[in-house]
Amino acid sequence: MIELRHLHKQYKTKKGTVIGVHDVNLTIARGTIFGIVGYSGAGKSSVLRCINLLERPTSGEVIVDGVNLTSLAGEGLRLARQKIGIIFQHFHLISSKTVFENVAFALKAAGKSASDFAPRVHELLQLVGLSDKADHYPAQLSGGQKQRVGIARALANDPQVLLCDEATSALDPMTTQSILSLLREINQKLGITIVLITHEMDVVKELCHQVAIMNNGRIIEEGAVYDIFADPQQPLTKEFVQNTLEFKLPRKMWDKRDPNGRIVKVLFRNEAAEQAVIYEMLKHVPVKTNILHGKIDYIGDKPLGTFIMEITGDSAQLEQALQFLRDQQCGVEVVTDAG
Ligand SMILES: Nc1ncnc2c1ncn2[C@@H]1O[C@H](COP(=O)(O)OP(=O)(O)OP(=O)(O)O)[C@@H](O)[C@H]1O
Repeated sequence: MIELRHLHKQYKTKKGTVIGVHDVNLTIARGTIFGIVGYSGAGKSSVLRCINLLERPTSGEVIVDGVNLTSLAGEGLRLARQKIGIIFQHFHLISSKTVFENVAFALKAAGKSASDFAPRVHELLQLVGLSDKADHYPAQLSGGQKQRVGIARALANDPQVLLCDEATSALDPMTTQSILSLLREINQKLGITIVLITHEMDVVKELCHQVAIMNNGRIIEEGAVYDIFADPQQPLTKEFVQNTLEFKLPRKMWDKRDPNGRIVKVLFRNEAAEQAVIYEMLKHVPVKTNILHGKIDYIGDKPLGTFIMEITGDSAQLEQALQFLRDQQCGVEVVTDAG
């Protein structure tokens, strides 16, 4: 388990003091894949780097599996850090060393004897799917392959925690998917807790169990990924979620709307996403519906349906229809512009 208690990080610059992290409190359960999301400058990297004390917090505590890292220094801190692997957006491989040597480097740095290297390195390369690239140099690898080397290196010393600093931001969508799959496999197979920072809600949707949204050095909202997508509370969280789920109604469709109708965006959450809610509504309320757009996202393995439909009827019937949907725990938003 990772606990951040009243974490505060400030930087001294020529222009004065900059606050990177402000009183962040987080508990990350063992084995979780935890995402931290925010725009540039929100403080994500600062939090991540405080977890392994790459940055020492100005105040507050970082506790990993019961060990208060902030109270450690020297050899004690070095040993504790070995249990926290990290991968980076731009991989940070040593260009003059082969894939094998890059991974072996982490073992050497941890004081392992050279005779232990080879089997362990080959085991790691097999895990990340690079057994045939041991003698290649980083320049001979694709971005995805470089990140796989980064992952093998980060796992070399059997960490309990893997930190991912925008690990897929430099990769194309297909390669991103394959790296996310590998991270999921590592989490499931090895039980490693993964903390990742990203500005892409798609990555969170695809991989994470829990998520925290950061703004101006603070966590403004956190929770299970499904709940955050299904019912975001803060305006910034809504913005992040909408960027992923949003469908913009084409102007032409908006212009053709029925004057006696309402265009409504309905979010079908949990059980509602699997039931015939619209059919039931039409049985209860004499309105007409015309579906303009619909899709179901799977978050984890739970469905979240987003539908845009035109509901037509008199104003009492419309109210009744919307209330029926709300009673089914659907999110209901009357669309007032094509956007
Ligand atoms: N070494 C540093 N020196 C001075 N200020 C810093 C330093 N590192 C971060 N900051 C400042 O702290 C704040 C948070 O930065 P941080 O890099 O943690 O945010 P971020 O959300 O990770 O952004 P990005 O996605 O752009 O990396 C910003 O205002 C940034 O300018």
